[in-house]
Amino acid sequence: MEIVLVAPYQRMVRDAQEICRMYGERIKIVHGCMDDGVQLGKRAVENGAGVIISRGGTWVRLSEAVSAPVVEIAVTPYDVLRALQRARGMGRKFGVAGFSNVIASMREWVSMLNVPVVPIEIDDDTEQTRNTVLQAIERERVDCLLGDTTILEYSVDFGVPCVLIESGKEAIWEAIQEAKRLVAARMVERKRHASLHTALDRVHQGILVADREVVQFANRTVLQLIGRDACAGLSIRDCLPPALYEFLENSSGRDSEILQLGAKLWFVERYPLLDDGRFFITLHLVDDIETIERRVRQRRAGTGHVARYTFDDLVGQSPAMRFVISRATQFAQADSSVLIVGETGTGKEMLAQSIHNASSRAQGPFVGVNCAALPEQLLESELFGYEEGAFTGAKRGGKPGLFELAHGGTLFLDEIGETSLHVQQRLLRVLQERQVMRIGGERLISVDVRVVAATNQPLWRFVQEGKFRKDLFFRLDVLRLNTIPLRERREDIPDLTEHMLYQLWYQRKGVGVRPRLDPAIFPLLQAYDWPGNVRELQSMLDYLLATQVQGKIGVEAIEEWVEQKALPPVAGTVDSATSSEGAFRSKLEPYDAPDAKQSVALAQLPGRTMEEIERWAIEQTLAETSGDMTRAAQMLGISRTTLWRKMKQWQTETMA
Ligand SMILES: Nc1ncnc2c1ncn2[C@@H]1O[C@H](COP(=O)(O)OP(=O)(O)OP(=O)(O)O)[C@@H](O)[C@H]1O
Repeated sequence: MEIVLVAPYQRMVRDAQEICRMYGERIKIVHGCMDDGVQLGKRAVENGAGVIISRGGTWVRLSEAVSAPVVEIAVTPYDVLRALQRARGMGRKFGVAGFSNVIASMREWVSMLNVPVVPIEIDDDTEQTRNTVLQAIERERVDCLLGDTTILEYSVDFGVPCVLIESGKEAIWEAIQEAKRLVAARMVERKRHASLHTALDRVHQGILVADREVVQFANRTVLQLIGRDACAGLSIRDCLPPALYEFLENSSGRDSEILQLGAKLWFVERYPLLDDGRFFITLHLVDDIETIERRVRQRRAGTGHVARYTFDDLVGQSPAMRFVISRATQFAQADSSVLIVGETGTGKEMLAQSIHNASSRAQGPFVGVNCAALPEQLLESELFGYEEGAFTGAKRGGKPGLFELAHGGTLFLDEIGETSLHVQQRLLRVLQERQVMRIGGERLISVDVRVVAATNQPLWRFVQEGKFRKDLFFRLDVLRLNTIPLRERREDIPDLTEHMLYQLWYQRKGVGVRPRLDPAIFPLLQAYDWPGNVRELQSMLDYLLATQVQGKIGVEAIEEWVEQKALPPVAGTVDSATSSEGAFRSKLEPYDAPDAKQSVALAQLPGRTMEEIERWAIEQTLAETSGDMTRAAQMLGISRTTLWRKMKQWQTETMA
């Protein structure tokens, strides 16, 4: 930042140059008095000068004319004394004309001199100055005048000799030091300003400062929005989009509005800056706010609701499986509700997650809930959330429901057929209104959620029996996906077995030798009906992995699993040949027909229905695990939910 000294008289130019030489100061020195000096100063500032130095009337005019700070070379008592020295012999009574700052200090020391000196205070008005000086000359009988270049300019009019008060080198040096201090301060200020500007330019939000009519500052986001490189100094009416200008015109104080500006929606807020009519506005993209809101909702819930699976994770090359995947891929592109229907363990949740990950909501949350796993009231508060004090035990501050957490993403409602009519009614309302009201709350919260529901129940029969709301059924059953039981795609069993065995082994951190499967087991596995579908296959492999010792899984291992799993004979009614163990064995006859459905018939046990045997086995297993449902479900190769549902069904039957 350059310092420019505008010297009103030639001698000052020389003195300043000498100071610079002596002290190694690097400033620019120009000669210019009054209007000429002002022109030179203005040009210097335009060319980047940071501080100007000058003196007397030139200093006064420069201070008013340029935007940069102007340092004054103060007139010191020494300067006046030196001028008096030079004027000796030119008069008997001396008038010293100067601005108020010079005259005020002079009054204190002038009485100490034994020379008659009259201080004459002048101001910037030239005509006024002339009159003041002329009157003083006449009134005080002054016969010699001392002053700055302004006085010298009119010396002819005054009719007395005039002597210039020149500045001493100390005063010039002092002014240069002051100018340097100012430059340093301005540099710091400029840096601070630059980093502030950079920060304001880097934020995604738009920021604009204006007075009532003119823009003072706009950051990059605003400039991009209005398609300009700069807009400071322009009228807000001319450069802002009409909708934004209208909002500013009609608002005062603090105000906010959602506006369509260009192709996007913006949340605009207006704030007063000071009390002088200036204000600033901030503009947030509504899309960004929604993303942040989603993250906050997730953070509050303390869970990362993410879908792990994609279509690539689904194993199975059978035409049936390929058809399901291609349908699901199509459904992913739509945004309507999906209803996945299929037996337990057929990959319904995997499909739901894959649909989410292939949809436009992939960046949003995937929130899953098993409707059968929670009692009605708990499910209700999980789904819709609650406000503080909604019920005894409600958390302080309330809790957002899963609908809120799934905002912008997908909500997976597993076992939808298990929901009560009351929850169904609330679900329907949310799906219709796209708004949710927390339990005990009064405000409606907008939610943008895609629902994927799943069931292994005959949902339509439930509708006919009045157990499931028809209107909700049709809301959910927009895009229907039927999963295929394993027994209807037996050709997938080898691939699935290999894949899942490797996965399980890998999950156990690859402990021991990676087990190999004897291909001879596949026909056996394909002969079995797999009521628990892929999950049952998975738990068999889990068992085999835990028990295998030689690194190779063959027919004997499968037979051992069958024995472990086999149901004991039902006392008194079923002979050993037709025991359930026998039934499993009979089902494990090698499978070689390509059309599995025709070739494998369900083994029927005489005397007892499958359901009765199943119930007996479940009760036995539960007794064995002392009521531990998770372990019992694992041992039986069914999901915990299926186990829970069956128990609930029997309980209801018993009560009836
Ligand atoms: N095609 C498949 N490829 C690989 N793994 C699968 C496949 N289908 C299912 N699985 C696995 O089987 C298990 C059960 O799958 P999932 O939970 O998706 O079934 P579901 O139909 O939702 O079961 P439920 O009705 O009991 O909740 C999971 O561990 C899943 O990884």
